[in-house]
Amino acid sequence: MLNDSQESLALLARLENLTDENCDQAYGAVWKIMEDAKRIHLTLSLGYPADKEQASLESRIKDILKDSPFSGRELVLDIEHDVQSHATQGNIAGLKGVKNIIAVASGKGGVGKSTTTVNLALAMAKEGARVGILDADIYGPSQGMMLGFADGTRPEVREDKFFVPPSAFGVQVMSMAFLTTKDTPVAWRGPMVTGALMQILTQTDWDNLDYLFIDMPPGTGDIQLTLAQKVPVAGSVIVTTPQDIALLDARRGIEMFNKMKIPVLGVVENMSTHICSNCGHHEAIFGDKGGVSLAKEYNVEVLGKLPLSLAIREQSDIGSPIVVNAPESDVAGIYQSIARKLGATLASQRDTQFAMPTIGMSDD
Ligand SMILES: Nc1ncnc2c1ncn2[C@@H]1O[C@H](COP(=O)(O)OP(=O)(O)OP(=O)(O)O)[C@@H](O)[C@H]1O
Repeated sequence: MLNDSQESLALLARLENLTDENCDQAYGAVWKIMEDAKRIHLTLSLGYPADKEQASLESRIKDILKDSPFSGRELVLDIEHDVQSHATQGNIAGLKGVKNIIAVASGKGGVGKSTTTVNLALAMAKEGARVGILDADIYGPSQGMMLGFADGTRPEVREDKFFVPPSAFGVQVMSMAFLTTKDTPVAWRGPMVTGALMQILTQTDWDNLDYLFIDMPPGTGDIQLTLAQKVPVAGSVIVTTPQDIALLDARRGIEMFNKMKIPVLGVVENMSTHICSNCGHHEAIFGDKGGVSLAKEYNVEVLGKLPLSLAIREQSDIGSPIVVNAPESDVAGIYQSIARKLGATLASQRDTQFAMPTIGMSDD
C-alpha cells in the first residue's frame, strides 16, 4: 500500500536528495514509496533512462534504510523512464519514429567524434533507451566498421521507398556507406551530400527511437551548416581534445549551434589524459583544463572526459566498441555516465512537446 506516514515522508525527503552517481543534481520529487510488512518498494521515475544506476542506487538506499524505521525490510527498486520529445530548432517538423535527434559534432577531424558517438549511443541503449545512429560523416563513414558490419552491408528496402536500418548490439544504424561504393561520396559536392543525407534520414524506417545520434561530418563548413538548419535536432554534443587548436575549432562548433538555436547539451573531452599501460599513471599530456574552461565560457556542461586509451581504439577497430566489449571497464563506466548526464540534460530542457511524442511526416 502507498504510505504517507511521517516515517515515509522522512524517507522520501532523504531519497529526493539522492543524485545520480555522476550528476550533481538531486533527483527531486520523482519517488514513490509502497510498502508491506516485509518489503519496501520504491519507484524512481525519470525523464531519461538510467538502468545502469540500479546497483549503485540500491546500495545507497540500503544504507539509508539501515538507520530508518524501515530497517530490515527487503528493498525492491524500480527505475522507470519516459523520454519526451523536445522542440527542434525553429520548430522544424520532427522525424517519424524518432523522439529526439542529437547531433554529435566536432570543430575538426580526428578528435574521436565517431568513436564517442558509437560508444555514447551504445551506452544509452544499455541504460534502457531505444537508440539509433545515423553516420553522416560522409567522407569518412566509420560507424559500420566500428559496429562490426561486413563490407557491402545493405539495408532492406520496404515498400520500395523505406530503408529498414540494420541493427548492431540493439542499436539501429544507417550510413551512407550502406548505400554507396567506397569512392562515390568523395566526388560529391556540398549540396549533393546534404541532399543525400536528408534523403537517408527521412526515408529510413526508424523504429520508435528515444534518441537518434547523428555522427556529423567534422568541421563547421557549408555541409554542417546546412545540416544544422535542416535536420530537426533537439540538441548537440561537441567532442574536442584538450589541445588549444581543437578547442578553437570546438568554439566554432558551439557558435554554429548557438546561431542555429540548437541547444549545446555538453562537451565531451576526448583523449583527455594518457594512462600508462605499464603502471596505470594518468598524465594530462595536453593540459587538463581545456574542455572545462570552454564549457564555462559558453555556459555548457562538460559531460565527461575520456582518456587516450589503447582499448578504445583497438575495440572500435575490431567492430566491438569498448562499451559492449568491456562493459565493466572504467572507460565504459565513463561513457555510461556521459550517456546519463546527456539524457538528464536533455530531459531538463523546458521545451518538451508533451502532446506529441513523435511528429509524423507524410509517407509519400
Ligand atoms: N579516447 C581515445 N583513445 C584512443 N584512441 C582513440 C580515442 N578516441 C578515438 N580514438 C582513435 O582515434 C582515431 C580517430 O577517431 P575517430 O574516427 O572517432 O575520430 P573522428 O573525430 O570521428 O574523425 P573524423 O571526423 O576524421 O572521421 C581512431 O583510430 C580511433 O580509434
